[in-house]
Amino acid sequence: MPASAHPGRFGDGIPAAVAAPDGIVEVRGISKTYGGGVEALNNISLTFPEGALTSLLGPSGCGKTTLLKIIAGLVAPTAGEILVKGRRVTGPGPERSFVFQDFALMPWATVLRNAAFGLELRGVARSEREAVAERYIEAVGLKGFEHKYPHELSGGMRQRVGLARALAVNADVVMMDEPFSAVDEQTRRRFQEDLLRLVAQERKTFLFVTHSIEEAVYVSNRIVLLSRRPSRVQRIIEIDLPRDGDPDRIRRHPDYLDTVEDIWQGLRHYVE
Ligand SMILES: Nc1ncnc2c1ncn2[C@@H]1O[C@H](COP(=O)(O)OP(=O)(O)OP(=O)(O)O)[C@@H](O)[C@H]1O
Repeated sequence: MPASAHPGRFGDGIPAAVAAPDGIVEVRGISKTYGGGVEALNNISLTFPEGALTSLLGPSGCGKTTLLKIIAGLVAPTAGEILVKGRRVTGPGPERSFVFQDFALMPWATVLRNAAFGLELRGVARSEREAVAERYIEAVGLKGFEHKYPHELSGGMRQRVGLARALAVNADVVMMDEPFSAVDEQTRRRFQEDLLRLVAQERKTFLFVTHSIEEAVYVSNRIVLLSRRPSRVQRIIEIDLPRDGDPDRIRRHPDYLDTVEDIWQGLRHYVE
């Protein structure tokens, strides 16, 4: 059993409600049935702790993106409510930002303008918003590319612009929907390392959706495992790996390897 893994079995009656006293995002009894009768989520209750990175992991199509979009206020639930810092979510809000799978950049705008766009929408003066955007462009490793356009960048670089934009608005909660799915394995590993650094530096709450067990274990403080659709919370795993020092050490750490294997054993029956 990996260090700090909560005991639990897949497909059994683990309670869906998980309380954490320091939760910044509370998901209360969320269900979602799409028009046409697709039941994506069934009575999900969860608390996301402040300042941590929590990943949502589960079988393909189980509703991970749906849950993230409901928390973002982009999709309305059929039942239940979301509280962020104690306030009920009724739509998108300044305390939450979202990094989309497809980057969602404006092709006609430079990296600088794209990264500053969230602040532009909020009416922040140009010099101020560009100063903030420049800081985050540097933080995501794109210094020197401020005046390039999205089509001049690789997919990985475009993704970094999306991340810089999400960080620049200084939201408390940053949501990322499979942000690294479109890049090659080497770039992906590099991003994962950068993300760990950003999580440590920024002290924001990150909600992360991924398909990859390895990625979830590598970047997360906590993993929420969802069942097959209609999704319920099957298990919460706290990850406590030594995240300072050589990033490759994490991938060789016995707890990392045990946790990856443990999660795989639980999920494998969904794909067999
Ligand atoms: N707008 C929609 N209308 C109808 N059904 C939808 C809509 N969006 C998603 N669904 C369905 O809801 C279910 C959950 O979708 P969702 O994208 O949330 O899952 P996911 O776990 O993020 O998937 P994946 O792992 O493949 O990215 C799927 O069956 C999907 O086809």
